[in-house]
Amino acid sequence: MKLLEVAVIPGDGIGKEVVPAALEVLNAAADVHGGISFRFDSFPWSCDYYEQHGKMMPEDGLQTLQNFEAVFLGAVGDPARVPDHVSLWGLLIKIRREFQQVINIRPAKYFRGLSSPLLRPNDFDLLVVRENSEGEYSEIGGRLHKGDDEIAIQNAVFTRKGTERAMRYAFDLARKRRGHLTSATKSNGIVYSMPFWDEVFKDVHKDYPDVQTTSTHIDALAAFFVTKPQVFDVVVASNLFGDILTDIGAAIMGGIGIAPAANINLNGKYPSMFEPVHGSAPDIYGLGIANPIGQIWTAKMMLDHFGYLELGQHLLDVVESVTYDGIKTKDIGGSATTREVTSEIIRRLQK
Ligand SMILES: NC(=O)C1=CN([C@@H]2O[C@H](COP(=O)(O)OP(=O)(O)OC[C@H]3O[C@@H](n4cnc5c(N)ncnc54)[C@H](O)[C@@H]3O)[C@@H](O)[C@H]2O)C=CC1
Ligand SMILES: CC(=O)C(=O)O
Ligand SMILES: [K+]
Ligand SMILES: [Mn+2]
Repeated sequence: MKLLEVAVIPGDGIGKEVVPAALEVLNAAADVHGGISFRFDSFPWSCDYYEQHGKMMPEDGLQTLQNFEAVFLGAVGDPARVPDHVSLWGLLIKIRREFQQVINIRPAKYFRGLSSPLLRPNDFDLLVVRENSEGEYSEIGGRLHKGDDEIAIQNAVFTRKGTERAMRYAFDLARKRRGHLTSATKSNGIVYSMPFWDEVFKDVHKDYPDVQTTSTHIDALAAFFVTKPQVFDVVVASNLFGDILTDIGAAIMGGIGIAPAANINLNGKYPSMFEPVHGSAPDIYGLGIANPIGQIWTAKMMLDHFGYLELGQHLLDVVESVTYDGIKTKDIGGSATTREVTSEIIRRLQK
């Protein structure tokens, strides 16, 4: 029996509702598999924790997490109580950075049983590789003066190492999928970093002559995600572009509540972290109607990461069958609760 030790951080808002749902599903999946079991250690690090301790996690929080094989996280943020740049940078982005989770992979695909806002959604199945350690999300800059003369400067940082790393990861994935990679650029407007991004993309492509590529400006690309998502296989994007594109990817599936994500540590020195695309949804927290699918599909990505590809695929097929049969939460057109969707997924998984 293989024991998988996972650190769990439900975080804020609906993270506290969808994470327990996904853990139940993971336990059911482990039973179905027969050869694995999970040990979940839960940490209450969140905006509640911040109000009591003045920080989002204890000083030795990262050391604690380092002993686990993966981190399973819900969402961070409760903007009515703690400013987002304090809560996200104190927990979520801190873990991503310190654990060198330099890549964020976020799939989007046509999901049976969901009514996509696209009129006739073709059978799209794409995956965004988001650079997760630098780019537009960089702590370089500052604020100066007050009042009318106030200035804020925010620098975007693109290193050859970080850029190339994300691109190689994306080319490798494209090779394992349908052999096509799109690069999200904006070299017509952003004069230093994006021409550099394009150059690195061309350089790396030389090592992957079998992969077909396209470079598309982010504005047009955003529109194409809506008008013709079926043409995309793998898309590689900088930190901010990837963040925005993957909310669009979620929207064209039918809703942000189902979109999964994985923050990948490539060098094996630290655990990877699995957390869905959506945030803490304070507007629906406590109502019992949060869609658990994003978190459960994220659990499937964690199973893939552990090497249980078949079990992961089975879980996703089960989730899709439940959606297809109309057992859905309100955000995607149904009337079921978080509990009802979770129970039905577990029941079918056990069959
Ligand atoms: N990775 C993370 O932990 C992220 C955290 N956040 C944080 O979350 C808080 C809220 O941010 P928002 O911009 O409102 O984004 P959000 O993703 O929390 O919510 C956007 C909209 O989608 C809906 N929604 C999201 N997940 C859902 C689910 N599972 N089921 C049903 N409906 C769902 C919400 O009700 C809301 O109307 C902020 O503090 C923000 O910083 C936002 C995005 C990512
Ligand atoms: C913070 C955020 O929106 C994200 O990482 O997706
Ligand atoms: K999240
Ligand atoms: Mn986001």
